[in-house]
Amino acid sequence: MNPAPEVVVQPDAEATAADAADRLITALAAAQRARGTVSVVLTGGGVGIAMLREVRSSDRRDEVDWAAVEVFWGDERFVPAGDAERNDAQAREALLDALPLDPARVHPMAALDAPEDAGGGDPDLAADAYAKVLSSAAARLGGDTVPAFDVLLAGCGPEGHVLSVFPDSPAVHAGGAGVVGVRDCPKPPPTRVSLTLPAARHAREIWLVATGEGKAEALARAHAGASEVDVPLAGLRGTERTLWLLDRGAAARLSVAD
Ligand SMILES: O=C1O[C@H](COP(=O)(O)O)[C@@H](O)[C@H](O)[C@H]1O
Repeated sequence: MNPAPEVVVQPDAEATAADAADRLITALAAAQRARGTVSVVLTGGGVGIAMLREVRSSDRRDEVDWAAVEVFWGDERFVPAGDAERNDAQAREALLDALPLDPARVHPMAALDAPEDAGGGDPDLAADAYAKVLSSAAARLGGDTVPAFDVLLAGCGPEGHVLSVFPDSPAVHAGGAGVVGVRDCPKPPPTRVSLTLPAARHAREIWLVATGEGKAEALARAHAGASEVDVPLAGLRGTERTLWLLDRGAAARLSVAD
């Protein structure tokens, strides 16, 4: 079993985003010293995007050689390219457009209006296309069909979803380390593409970043041993480290809360 979560609690959402950003710069710079090219899986969501803004404004930003960072997404809203709902559009606006990234190393999931042979029009096609992206990245970065990502960032919902894997949904029951199309998602937009939990578990480090009392119950249930079918965030554990970066509200029902 991958390691249980280490929990870090900050006073509020702003401090959580700033702490996560600082840790991300430290982790990517250290991984680059060890391995050269490194990989990060981004998340959407309020605090996930706030954290990227904090990286953008950090005076430590240039400690990372951004041209040697491979960027992936853990899930995506299946809407047209550039739509403000897309996790990649939000990430580009918050951070990526300000970095000297190598465009060939930035790997968004297909958009609804992409050509069909690139995964457009159907979330299952988009999932298949992303599985191929992951498989070819695994050959470069280490791993079999999914890379051993250096850091996978995730948010969570009040019902315990992570990525676009919702409780007792087809995505949480999907076997194997793959990518799935998600339909009838309870949180809008309803059509999405997501890594499965087994795929995410290929990451060396998984950081769950969550703020607000609305997330407290799901986090407490996961911490107390709920199944990943009931509370998907319980199934998100990295091979080397699992870190929960929370504010006081999100940690309110954990015994570790200060
Ligand atoms: O829909 C999504 O929501 C979660 C969490 O969002 P939040 O705004 O409640 O923090 C996010 O992690 C996921 O990537 C996204 O697609």
